[in-house]
Amino acid sequence: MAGVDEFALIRMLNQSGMKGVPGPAGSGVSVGIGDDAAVLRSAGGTELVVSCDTMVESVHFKPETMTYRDIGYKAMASSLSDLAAMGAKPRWALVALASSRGLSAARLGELYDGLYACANRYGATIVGGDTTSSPGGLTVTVTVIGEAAVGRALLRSSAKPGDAVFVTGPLGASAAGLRYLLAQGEAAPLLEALPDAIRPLARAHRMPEPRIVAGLLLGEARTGLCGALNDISDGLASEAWEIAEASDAHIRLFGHCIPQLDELRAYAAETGLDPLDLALYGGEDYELVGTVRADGVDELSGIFAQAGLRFWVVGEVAEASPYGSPAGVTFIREPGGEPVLLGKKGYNHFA
Ligand SMILES: Nc1ncnc2c1ncn2[C@@H]1O[C@H](COP(=O)(O)OP(=O)(O)OP(=O)(O)O)[C@@H](O)[C@H]1O
Ligand SMILES: Cc1ncc(C[n+]2csc(CCOP(=O)(O)O)c2C)c(N)n1
Ligand SMILES: [Mg+2]
Ligand SMILES: [Mg+2]
Ligand SMILES: [Mg+2]
Repeated sequence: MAGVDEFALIRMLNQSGMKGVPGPAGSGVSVGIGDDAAVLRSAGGTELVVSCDTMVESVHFKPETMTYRDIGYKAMASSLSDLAAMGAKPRWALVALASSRGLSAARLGELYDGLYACANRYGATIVGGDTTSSPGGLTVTVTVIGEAAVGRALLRSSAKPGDAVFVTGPLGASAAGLRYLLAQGEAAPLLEALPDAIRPLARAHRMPEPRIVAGLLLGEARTGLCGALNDISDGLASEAWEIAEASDAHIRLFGHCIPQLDELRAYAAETGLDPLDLALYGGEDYELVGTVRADGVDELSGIFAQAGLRFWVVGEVAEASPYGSPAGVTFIREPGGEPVLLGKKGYNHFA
């Protein structure tokens, strides 16, 4: 690292300094960054909800697709998205960084700007991490810790026959943004410099927003209103299969109900891509997919509307599978169309 050693770097990157002191009131931090570990206070009546996700250079990002600020923002957002998918409230985060020696402190500063922007936006305090050198590219792992009322975390395994299946936002835009940016083959320009028709696609890829408020509303709604919940990192097909298998249920998805941005439809038409393919198999949308009791759809719409949010019903949990085995996902492209067994595919690191 040109001009800065490991310890100076940690000091530079961390807003709270290196004193291991308590965090601001309400942050629950008894000992923050600067000691051997953080010491945290959780609220009474809650359970801790913990998850981590990793972003690896060349796998999750390239210079053509993301700025360093984007990498930081998305690393935090994709980890927080798993808390949203549990209906949990974000509290704390830890950041593990493996950086090639050639990467400047300024670039890592940009990465941290993105990490802090996202963490601050969703109420997570960064309380520690780890910093190492890497012989290859950059790797960022964000561990997040949230809270949910005891017994109220939302699971993949709670879908029931008769439930409606919903998503919290348009799908496929991130995959389209990725394709556009890779095809340009230049260092990722700032979002503002991109054509209007492309900016929402690139933003969806580079700065996804974890659906924290939606997850909290679902977690706090009356018991049983929300069934299963998952977030969409690997594509709707893969996440719906995860719910179906965990719940031992059969899900039917309706292609024409899947929300998609106009900009995605236009980009797909221009490039010969199938926008539904991008929604089903592209991934990195970080919207939520879940199930709601069929007689609770209006109630949930009201709860969402009060928070300025909405959701889209994209399917149902069937009473019985047409394929014998109960767990699975079928897909109907158009109203009245033939149901087909949906491929259990999406982004898979080792396929
Ligand atoms: N190397 C590992 N060791 C132990 N548990 C793991 C490991 N990798 C994943 N898991 C666990 O497996 C489960 C599924 O993890 P997975 O990463 O597939 O889910 P996800 O984070 O929602 O998806 P994605 O990583 O695609 O965003 C989680 O409970 C996770 O903690
Ligand atoms: C340069 C580049 N090539 C391909 C992709 C696509 N991609 C990578 S990981 C992933 C799934 C989510 O990750 P994980 O399962 O690890 O949470 C997807 C869709 C990308 N983002 N950048
Ligand atoms: Mg994961
Ligand atoms: Mg997930
Ligand atoms: Mg994955």
